[in-house]
Amino acid sequence: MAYVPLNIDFTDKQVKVIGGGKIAKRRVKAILESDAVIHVISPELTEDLFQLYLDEKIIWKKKIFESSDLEDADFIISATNQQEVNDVIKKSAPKHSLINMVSDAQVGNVIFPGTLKRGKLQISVTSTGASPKLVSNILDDLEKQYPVDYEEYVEFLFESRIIIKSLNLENTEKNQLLESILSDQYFDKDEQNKLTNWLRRQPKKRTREE
Ligand SMILES: C[C@@]1(CC(=O)O)C2=NC(=C\c3[nH]c(c(CCC(=O)O)c3CC(=O)O)Cc3[nH]c(c(CC(=O)O)c3CCC(=O)O)/C=C3\N/C(=C\2)[C@@H](CCC(=O)O)[C@]3(C)CC(=O)O)/[C@H]1CCC(=O)O
Ligand SMILES: NC(=O)c1ccc[n+]([C@@H]2O[C@H](COP(=O)([O-])OP(=O)(O)OC[C@H]3O[C@@H](n4cnc5c(N)ncnc54)[C@H](O)[C@@H]3O)[C@@H](O)[C@H]2O)c1
Repeated sequence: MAYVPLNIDFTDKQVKVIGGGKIAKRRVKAILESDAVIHVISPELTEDLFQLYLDEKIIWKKKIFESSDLEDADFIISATNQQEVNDVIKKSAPKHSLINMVSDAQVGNVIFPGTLKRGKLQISVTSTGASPKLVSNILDDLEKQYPVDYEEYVEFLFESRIIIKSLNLENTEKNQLLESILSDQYFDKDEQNKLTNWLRRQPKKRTREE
């Protein structure tokens, strides 16, 4: 089986998480970053999940899993600690559905990668289930390579790109500018400000109404 990496916005999607333990908590926290409707089906919840329930961030169905729980699901996460239950979840899932099996990459059709986040920059790593520990080690290395202040730098790149796209320049010149802002000198906040101020003073491309 081949897996295609994608970045998904879950807003308004119906997500059904079966199990309320440690791994379910990790998946819920990841998905909560977009505005999904998250149902957790489990007789018990970890403390963090229970707090999310009290804060009305998730819907808790306090019960053991039944096939009917998967009705209307856009995305299913099978996160119980009972292999037989995970097997039933897999069998009950509608054929078209997306399903993440936390206990076995090859059984589901969605795998969660490990992700390093630096604002708009997200680096996701997967071993397709071969070695989650290797993924952890690679993320540790990436953390050193892309320190926390990368978030600001990526924000600078984002804002500069918007201005550059609006300038009255040929595409080749725009590409040259987009390349030049990747220079190490722009890790420095003063240099960033100097450049964005200069970019803001450049002539804009004309719109049709002008
Ligand atoms: C990347 C990360 C993201 C996350 O979970 O958020 C992640 N596992 C992480 C860590 C980790 N997991 C485990 C260990 C202990 C060492 C070991 O067992 O090797 C460690 C290491 C540690 O903790 O350092 C145990 C484990 N994991 C899985 C199984 C079942 C199996 O064997 O397949 C077992 C055995 C369970 C048991 O024995 O009961 C399965 C999966 N783990 C996945 C993701 C998916 C495949 C990802 C890929 O290969 O790319 C998949 C298929 C689940 C899925 O897709 O949902 C996260 C690192 C995040 C970070 O460091 O920031
Ligand atoms: N992806 C990973 O990184 C990773 C890491 C460790 C373990 N795992 C796998 O994930 C599984 C879950 O691990 P965990 O640490 O979250 O376990 P856990 O024991 O913390 O949680 C299991 C949850 O499943 C619920 N549950 C059990 N039977 C149920 C049923 N019939 N219906 C509904 N809910 C039910 C329990 O109430 C509990 O809330 C493990 O069995 C293991 O295979 C994956």
